[in-house]
Amino acid sequence: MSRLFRAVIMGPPGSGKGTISERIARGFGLQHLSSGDFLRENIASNTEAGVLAKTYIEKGLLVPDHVMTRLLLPRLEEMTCHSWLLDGFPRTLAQAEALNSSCELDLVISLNIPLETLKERLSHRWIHQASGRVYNMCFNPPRVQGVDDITGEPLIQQDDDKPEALVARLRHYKDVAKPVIDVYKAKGILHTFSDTDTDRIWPYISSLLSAKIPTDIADAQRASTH
Ligand SMILES: Nc1ncnc2c1ncn2[C@@H]1O[C@H](COP(=O)(O)OP(=O)(O)OP(=O)(O)O)[C@@H](O)[C@H]1O
Ligand SMILES: Nc1nc2c(ncn2[C@@H]2O[C@H](COP(=O)(O)O)[C@@H](O)[C@H]2O)c(=O)[nH]1
Repeated sequence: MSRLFRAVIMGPPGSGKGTISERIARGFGLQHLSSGDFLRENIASNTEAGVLAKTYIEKGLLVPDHVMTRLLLPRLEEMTCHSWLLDGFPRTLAQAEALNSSCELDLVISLNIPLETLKERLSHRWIHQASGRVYNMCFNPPRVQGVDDITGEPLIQQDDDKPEALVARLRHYKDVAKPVIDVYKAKGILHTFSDTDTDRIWPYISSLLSAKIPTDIADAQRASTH
């Protein structure tokens, strides 16, 4: 069995994490594991962790580290046959230390996007809450305004995507993400990308992954996803 490739993508709200994660999953066959999607699944299934997580998410707070690690690490340890890209975890140093004690990462992508760009993007972000599918009226609009392409259900805008909430979210992101970024920089696996346009960043990320993901792993992943 070929070795697995394990990567993480980090970035502030609206940085394009979800957008780029989907392109990486499609282009390189990595399993896209979104902590937000995983939490939404647990909330929808009314699990004990989901009920607890919901009380934090509704207040715009991060879910406690021990809840996140207890939820995610067993899921990652089960993935012995598929390379993956983790999106939205780790967000704190405690989460990074728990992840690092559980598995070795090959690469961390960090998106460093200007505040004004984040504000602009989030002001046009619409979400299908049940699936986590993300749209943007300027960048990737739904086929029919206001409804999800797959289910036809209404789209919503998150309260904490509003400009007045973003500055606080961004400050908190920078505070908790900096020690995580420092850990991966020290490990020599951090790659940072800065631009105002995801389509301009994507070719560089794609080239990096083409260089970093061994051909046998990429071929095996693509074969297993088709
Ligand atoms: N690793 C994590 N640790 C703690 N809380 C988390 C984590 N991942 C997600 N959450 C909680 O779940 C919520 C939804 O996560 P999700 O990534 O979908 O949204 P988000 O962080 O607002 O995304 P974006 O960065 O695109 O705005 C977060 O706002 C946060 O409250
Ligand atoms: N106008 C642009 N919007 C973009 C770009 N890349 C992503 N997006 C949209 O912004 C939000 C945040 O992205 P996410 O992947 O972090 O959720 C979302 O609505 C995307 O559709 C871009 O280059 N220009």
